[in-house]
Amino acid sequence: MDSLHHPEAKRALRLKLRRKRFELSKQEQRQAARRLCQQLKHLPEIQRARRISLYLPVNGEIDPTPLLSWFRQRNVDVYLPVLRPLSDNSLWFVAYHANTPMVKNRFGIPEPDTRFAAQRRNRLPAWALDTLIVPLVGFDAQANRMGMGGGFYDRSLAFMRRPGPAPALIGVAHAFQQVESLPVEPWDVPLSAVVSDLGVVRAGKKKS
Ligand SMILES: Nc1nc2c(c(=O)[nH]1)N(C=O)[C@@H](CNc1ccc(C(=O)N[C@@H](CCC(=O)O)C(=O)O)cc1)CN2
Ligand SMILES: Nc1ncnc2c1ncn2[C@@H]1O[C@H](COP(=O)(O)OP(=O)(O)OP(=O)(O)O)[C@@H](O)[C@H]1O
Repeated sequence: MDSLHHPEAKRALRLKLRRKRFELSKQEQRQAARRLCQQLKHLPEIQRARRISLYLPVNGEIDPTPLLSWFRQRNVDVYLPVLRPLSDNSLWFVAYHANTPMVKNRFGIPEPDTRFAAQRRNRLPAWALDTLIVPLVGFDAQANRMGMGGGFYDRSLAFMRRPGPAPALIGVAHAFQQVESLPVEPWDVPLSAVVSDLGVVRAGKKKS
């Protein structure tokens, strides 16, 4: 949809989708999270991952954290995105376990604190992850994505444009965050798939 290339239209759509997910009840959120995680557990990119990142949901984002206990049982190492200090909108991926000291970042999202995150042994470069679970604001049937608009994931994943290790990127969202079509921006790094509470959309596939 060409009109969505206009920043104003994109902003309006982002606000609309964010408001809609913010209005879900606790019960709707719980059900969506359960259904999402059921789908994720069957995905090859999740099943084979030994090092994976997810996010702690805020403001109605669909909740991937019911997977944490499943990952722990399987000895999967779990990482969280952390706003990289003194950088323009890029992320670190920092180990998340029972003893990780947490603080809220400037967006109110809990993340490992700076001292912990600053230690090299506690974090991984994004290319060393097997799979990233990426929060979305919107997506379409081709698995194109719209995020919060900060470009955090796109900047942190820019290495994927070059040859070398390439983690699987799994976007997640509520099913109602699917829209007819989204513009692909030059800096957009393509997802492998988007998983919602109601199903899986694969990149490079038309909806049948
Ligand atoms: N749960 C979660 N964690 C995440 C992300 C996410 O989308 N969800 N991110 C994915 O990138 C990164 C953080 N990116 C963010 C980008 C913009 C805003 C945001 O709320 N922007 C407000 C302005 C707030 C302000 O300036 O104080 C806005 O647009 O209204 C939040 C997070 C890393 N961690
Ligand atoms: N690799 C990059 N290098 C420099 N700037 C970038 C890069 N990727 C994205 N940006 C910038 O980030 C801004 C946000 O991009 P966009 O609106 O596509 O965010 P988004 O994909 O929705 O957000 P997010 O990646 O945080 O989920 C754009 O202005 C874009 O110019």
